[in-house]
Amino acid sequence: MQQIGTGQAQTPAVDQGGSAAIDVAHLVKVYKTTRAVDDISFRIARGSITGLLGGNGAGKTTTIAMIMGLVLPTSGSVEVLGARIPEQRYDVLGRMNFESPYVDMPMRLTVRQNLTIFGRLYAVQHLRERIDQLADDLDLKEFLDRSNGKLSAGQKTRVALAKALINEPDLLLLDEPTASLDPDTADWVRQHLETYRKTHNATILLASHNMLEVERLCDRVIIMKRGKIEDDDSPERIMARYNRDTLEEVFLDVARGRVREGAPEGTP
Ligand SMILES: Nc1ncnc2c1ncn2[C@@H]1O[C@H](COP(=O)(O)OP(=O)(O)OP(=O)(O)O)[C@@H](O)[C@H]1O
Repeated sequence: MQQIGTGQAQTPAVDQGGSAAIDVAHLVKVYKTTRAVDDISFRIARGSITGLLGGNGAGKTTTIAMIMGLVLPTSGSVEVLGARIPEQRYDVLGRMNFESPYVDMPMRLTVRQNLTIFGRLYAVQHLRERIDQLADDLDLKEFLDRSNGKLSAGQKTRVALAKALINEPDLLLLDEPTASLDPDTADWVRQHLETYRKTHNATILLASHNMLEVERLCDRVIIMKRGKIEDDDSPERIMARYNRDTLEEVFLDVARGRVREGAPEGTP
């Protein structure tokens, strides 16, 4: 019988060395008595898509917030696109962006007004054209002049994605990018992200509870549990290691602390 899960991550599957898009070392965040993030380390290669998985309260959002410089680590270090975070974050903020369906944009402003404000914050050149292009790409045209408060949850998610892409970021951090989307629109958004990654050689880190999404989209999966990294590898290798056909089954194994027999010999 073999203990599944590898404890702290070994050499990341996809990072081929060189300058990483994200380099996190011994990162810790303690909120009063909660160790939300407990000594995690990983490097994410440029141009890759990585999924951050874990149950509720595993530490995904806190990790992303520290990568963005919005939450200060208790200890450890974060580097993004070669800049130390938070000290040098202003050197790279213009090359990053973030999306979360749980962070609302001003409700009374129209979609176009919201995108204009964010575009100006990022000093986007030819902003009107950029907004038109995003409206085309993400199918926002019919509600571009409607206030954000009058959109459906799925429409808001698409607008949030347009906001995240407004500055054509090199690094995109996404928290549940397809939450509230119907399966067809969710699939279409995933294709859009994949195309964006290819055309811009962008790096994407996404927290998701949608295992199929992570399986389809990600080159690499980092599984967190109680603030620690439980596993870190390509989806295929993780599924093989747990002797499972889907990431959903792996997720349940990790969440329930199951031990399985038959994992391939020599796997960590
Ligand atoms: N501002 C805060 N103050 C105190 N505790 C916090 C704070 N933010 C998060 N936590 C705690 O830190 C832990 C990790 O939370 P976090 O939001 O990072 O998890 P998560 O993996 O993103 O969860 P979910 O999937 O539910 O969004 C949880 O126990 C949470 O209650």
